[in-house]
Amino acid sequence: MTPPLIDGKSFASGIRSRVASGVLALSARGITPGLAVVLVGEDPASAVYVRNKGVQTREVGMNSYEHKLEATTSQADLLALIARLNRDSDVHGILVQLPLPGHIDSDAVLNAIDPAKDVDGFHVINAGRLATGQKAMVPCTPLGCLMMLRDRLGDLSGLDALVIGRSNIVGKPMAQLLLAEGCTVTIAHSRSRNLPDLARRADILVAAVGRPEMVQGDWIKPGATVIDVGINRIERDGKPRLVGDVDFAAAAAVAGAITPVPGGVGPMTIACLLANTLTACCRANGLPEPEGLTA
Ligand SMILES: NC(=O)C1=CN([C@@H]2O[C@H](COP(=O)(O)OP(=O)(O)OC[C@H]3O[C@@H](n4cnc5c(N)ncnc54)[C@H](OP(=O)(O)O)[C@@H]3O)[C@@H](O)[C@H]2O)C=CC1
Ligand SMILES: Nc1nc(=O)c2c([nH]1)NC[C@@H]1CN(c3ccc(C(=O)N[C@@H](CCC(=O)O)C(=O)O)cc3)C=[N+]21
Repeated sequence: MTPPLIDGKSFASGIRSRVASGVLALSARGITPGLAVVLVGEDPASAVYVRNKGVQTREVGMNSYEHKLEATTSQADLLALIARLNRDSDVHGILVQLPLPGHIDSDAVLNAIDPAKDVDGFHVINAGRLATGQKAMVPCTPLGCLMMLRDRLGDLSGLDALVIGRSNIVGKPMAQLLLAEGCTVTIAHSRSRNLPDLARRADILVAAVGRPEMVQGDWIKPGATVIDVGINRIERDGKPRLVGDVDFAAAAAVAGAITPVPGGVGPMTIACLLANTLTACCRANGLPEPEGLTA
């Protein structure tokens, strides 16, 4: 039996139509949400993501401001651009595409963004708010994962969750969100022992590692919900392919539900970025927040 696939692509398109309705409602007040995306350097994957974000931003009726800077841009110049975007009342969300070139201190840059415009949720203030249960801007990838989990499982309280990966952009905020939902959360990483055994106990397994198909089918608890965040470009049979951190075919035979790569978490990430931008714009204007688009 093939288990139910979690279709992130169609879920994301549903989120985008709700965002588009919210944008339309704001237009009656003469307000258009604006998202500024800053790309430093010419990493080809980053350039593709930034282009996709721009297209989808305009599709939901928002303004997209794209800033492409040379790889050699100084940290001072980048900080000056962020200061300008912070002051610009047409800009409600600011995203600085990661990774940044090595000569730039990423934390210093992320923490220079006005927390109210920090639609990535990477500012230390937003990370702290999330960790302490205060209203925060929530990182887009974990937010998208949470929306799919809630949709599939309803109440998550009491479930055993394993998050593999402890990055600030995926693993840690994902664990915080699951904890807030009442899950019993385990966070695994490169130093963890007995990963397969930890995985076999998990009702919810989120893999955010960056290792192609590391999670094997026999690691999955029967009926578990598997969220595959990994985006790995590999070559198979001489052809370039995109695979996740989970051996999809093997896991799908055991899991209750599973996200594919591509077409799972990735599209949800961009949809949640747009949702966060709408939320930031509503907050900036003292208007009620869109329902069902926040954590
Ligand atoms: N779909 C989407 O929208 C997004 C996808 N991604 C993808 O998700 C993946 C993770 O991204 P990100 O969090 O930024 O990556 P990082 O490289 O920042 O973090 C990877 C994490 O995996 C852990 N890890 C590495 N090797 C192992 C191992 N053998 N066993 C267990 N844990 C291990 C690391 O442990 P340690 O801390 O000990 O080093 C680290 O915590 C990547 O494939 C990335 O491309 C990322 C963002 C968005
Ligand atoms: N400040 C910042 N915020 C981010 O959110 C951020 C970032 N930097 N740097 C890079 C990672 C990665 N990321 C993805 C977004 C969408 C897809 C996506 O749409 N993926 C498609 C496939 C796209 C393809 O074919 O390459 C899918 O999975 O179906 C993937 C990965 C956001 N990130």
